[in-house]
Amino acid sequence: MISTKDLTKKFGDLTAVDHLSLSVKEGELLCLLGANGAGKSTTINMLLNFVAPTSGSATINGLDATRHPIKTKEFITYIPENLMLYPMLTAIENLDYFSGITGRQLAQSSLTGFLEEAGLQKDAFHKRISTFSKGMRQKVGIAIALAKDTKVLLLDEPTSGLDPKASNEFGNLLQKLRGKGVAILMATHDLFRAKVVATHIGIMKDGKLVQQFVADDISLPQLEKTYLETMNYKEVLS
Ligand SMILES: Nc1ncnc2c1ncn2[C@@H]1O[C@H](COP(=O)(O)OP(=O)(O)OP(=O)(O)O)[C@@H](O)[C@H]1O
Repeated sequence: MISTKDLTKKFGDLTAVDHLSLSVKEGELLCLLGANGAGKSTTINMLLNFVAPTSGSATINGLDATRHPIKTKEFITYIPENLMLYPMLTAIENLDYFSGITGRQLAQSSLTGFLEEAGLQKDAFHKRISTFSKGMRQKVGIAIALAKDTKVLLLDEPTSGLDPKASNEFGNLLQKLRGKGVAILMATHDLFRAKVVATHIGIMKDGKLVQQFVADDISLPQLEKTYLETMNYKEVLS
């Protein structure tokens, strides 16, 4: 569903992503961890064709994201740290607009059904997004993914700034999407949420994928220790 092969991005002399090969299959959730500047966002941006690779390939649903940018985006829902929605439109109007971009015209009853499934409280459906908390906006993002019947979800720091309850709710929604066979790639600094929601965890450093785990095979303390050792933060452990 999502794959990269020797994906590389250079910005001048800086190699932001360095021969990165990864794969996320249907129903899997890969969390990418790594320090600021490790190359997580650049990887996601190449899958979205926001950034052109220097070499290697980024593939969505078997299609090269660089050569088929419009077709591949039909399969993708992208939720960044701050989801761009129209602040003066209501939740339902935003959902109608963003699901309509891919040619779907959904009845009001379907739109409200998706907002409900995404856990947004009913009294917010007809309120303007400008009045929403970040957690509520993220739920509209999930409703868009549901309405698009998305195959691939790309998430960049989606839980940063969410309180623990909202972050937990968001994690539960990701599990629901996994259950529908969505392939999910999530860049995050939140080791706890990564351990709870991921099926697979990767640690990036200097543009390279330097560690990979099956999430069930590693405990949270082990993950934290490995992460810190990988970052050479050995002094924190002593
Ligand atoms: N458009 C750009 N032009 C030049 N350098 C860039 C550009 N985009 C990213 N970089 C650099 O590429 C490297 C990787 O950045 P990237 O944003 O992918 O890291 P990240 O792992 O997502 O970091 P963070 O956790 O801070 O979001 C960084 O050194 C960054 O400064």
